[in-house]
Amino acid sequence: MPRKIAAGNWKMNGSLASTAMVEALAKAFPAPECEVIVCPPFPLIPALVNLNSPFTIGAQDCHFSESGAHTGDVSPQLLKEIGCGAVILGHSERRADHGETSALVARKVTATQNAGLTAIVCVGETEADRDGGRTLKVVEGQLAGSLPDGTDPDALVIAYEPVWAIGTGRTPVNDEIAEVHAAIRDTLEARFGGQGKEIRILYGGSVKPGNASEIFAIANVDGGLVGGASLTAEDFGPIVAAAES
Ligand SMILES: O=C[C@H](O)COP(=O)(O)O
Repeated sequence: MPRKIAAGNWKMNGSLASTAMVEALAKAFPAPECEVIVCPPFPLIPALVNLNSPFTIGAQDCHFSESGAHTGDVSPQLLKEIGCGAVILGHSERRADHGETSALVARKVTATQNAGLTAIVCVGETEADRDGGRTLKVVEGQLAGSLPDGTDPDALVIAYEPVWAIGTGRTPVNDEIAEVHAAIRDTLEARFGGQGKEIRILYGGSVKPGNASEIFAIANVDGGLVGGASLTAEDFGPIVAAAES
C-alpha cells in the first residue's frame, strides 16, 4: 500500500520566517511514516530545500516549456535543479484566476514529469456543479482533459478539491468524498490498469486537525492537500500525524 501524503499548499502566504515552521515540523517528524510535501511560494523554495528536512518541497505551478520568453513563469527544469520534488498543477485558483484549462494543465503534466518531478493534478466541482448533479461528470472530464497521453502513473498524484470546500470550513459528507474518490480510482484503473491502484488520491478543502483522521480513513483517500491549516506547525502537525496512521 503506498504511503499516504500530507501536502501543504501555502498559496500566496508565508515569508522567510516561515522556515521556522518547517524546522519545527521536521523536529516533530524526523522520519514520518507518510510523505510530507510542502509547497511554498516560489521565492521560499530554496530556503526550505536548504533545511534538508525529511519533507519533499514542491511548487504550486510551472510553465510547460523548458525555457524561453515567458515573463513571470518558471520551468519545471529549474524547479528540479533547485531541489523541488513535486508541482501542484491545475489548482482551481489557477483555473479561475489565470484561466487555466485542462488542456494547458495536460501540457504542464508532461513537462513536469519529463523534468523528473511528480505532478499533483487538482480536480473538483464548483457548488453550482454539485447542486446541478454534475460532480462526477465535471471531475471525470477534468481528469480526462488534464492527463495527457504518455502520463507516467508513477509520477502522478491526484487531488480532489471541491471548489466550494476550499477555505470555507465546509466539507462534503464522508459518503460524498467516498463516491468521488471511488470514481477517480475507477478512472485511473481504466486508464493505467494495475498501476492505477497505486496512484495516491488526496482530498483537499477545509482539512483541519479536527477532521483529518476521519477524512483520511475514507476508502481511496490517500491523504490530503491542505491550504490554511498547513501554515502553522500547530495545525499541520496533527494532520501529518493523521496521515501517518
Ligand atoms: O490546495 C489546498 C486547498 O485549496 C485547500 O485549501 P484549504 O485547506 O484552505 O481549504
